[in-house]
Amino acid sequence: MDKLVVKNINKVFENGDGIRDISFKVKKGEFVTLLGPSGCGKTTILRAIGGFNQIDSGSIALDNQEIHHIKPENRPTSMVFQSYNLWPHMNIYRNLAFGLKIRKMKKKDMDKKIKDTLDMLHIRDQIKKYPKQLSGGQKQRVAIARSLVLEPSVLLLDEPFSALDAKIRKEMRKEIKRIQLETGITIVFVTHDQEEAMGLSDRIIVMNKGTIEQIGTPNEVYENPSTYFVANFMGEMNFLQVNGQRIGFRPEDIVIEEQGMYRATIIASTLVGHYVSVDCMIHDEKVVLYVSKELSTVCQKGNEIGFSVTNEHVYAS
Ligand SMILES: Nc1ncnc2c1ncn2[C@@H]1O[C@H](COP(=O)(O)OP(=O)(O)OP(=O)(O)O)[C@@H](O)[C@H]1O
Repeated sequence: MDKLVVKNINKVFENGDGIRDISFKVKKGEFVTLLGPSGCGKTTILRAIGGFNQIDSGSIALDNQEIHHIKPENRPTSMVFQSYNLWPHMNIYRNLAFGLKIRKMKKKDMDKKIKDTLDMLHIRDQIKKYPKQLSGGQKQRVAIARSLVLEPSVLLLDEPFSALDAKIRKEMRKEIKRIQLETGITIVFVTHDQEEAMGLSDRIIVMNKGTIEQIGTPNEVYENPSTYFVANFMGEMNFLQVNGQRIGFRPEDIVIEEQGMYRATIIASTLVGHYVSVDCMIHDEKVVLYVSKELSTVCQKGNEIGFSVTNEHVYAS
């Protein structure tokens, strides 16, 4: 079942930046990520869904109801901002209670809901603290709890872990995935980190310069990048100019064989754990090949090797 349907939305700012003709659907319980470089329009889309950006044209529907005319506070969505946006003068309990009071929830029900949500995020012991007394990771947990407590129809997460250090960031990724599996909530997530997108998402929407380049599962986007931009953006990809076409292939999608399609001269070879990363030149173009450790003697600097490509992509050059 489609939970969220974004149809042909446009939002162009006065300076000409913005998003153009954006359409995608998100199923109930799905984790969908908007991925792309800085400035490609990810946040603009998320803010449009949350109601913080008025769209110029197109429509946004949740559960078959158009929502793009509704004020953000009345939409059944909740957004977690990059900067947390916690209320500094309220303790954690009151930060979470705020939205529930507006909904006139009874005190007893509200207490239970807040405690259960803080339990889920492992921060119930922080309930009386104020935001400034919390670490970055704890603040992020409170911000997520404050959204979850409202039981939104869709949870919107804008680069929620960008301010956290690498270790906490990894922890929070696991947490958000666990929470999603536990609650079955539908999530639209924004990141420019392809590893984060690959690890968390059911589907990824790859964006570039205000438009969508490709929508697919992490595997589809990685194995079959449909445009040169996606091929270049997602993971490591070699490109060669062959007969006026641009051929792309991943360093791992090769076999070393004497009679292979390509001949290359090795310029460097580095053991990386269980495989060897081999830098080669094919005429004046550099490519990187990953080969198994057993072949390291063949793949020495200065040697000439033959190889074939097992998964090749062709793009217009
Ligand atoms: N209120 C605004 N007024 C003018 N231009 C804006 C406004 N908001 C965003 N933009 C521009 O629109 C483009 C898309 O911005 P957006 O914040 O959506 O990108 P993003 O992909 O989320 O980037 P980042 O990863 O850096 O947050 C950018 O060029 C940005 O400068």
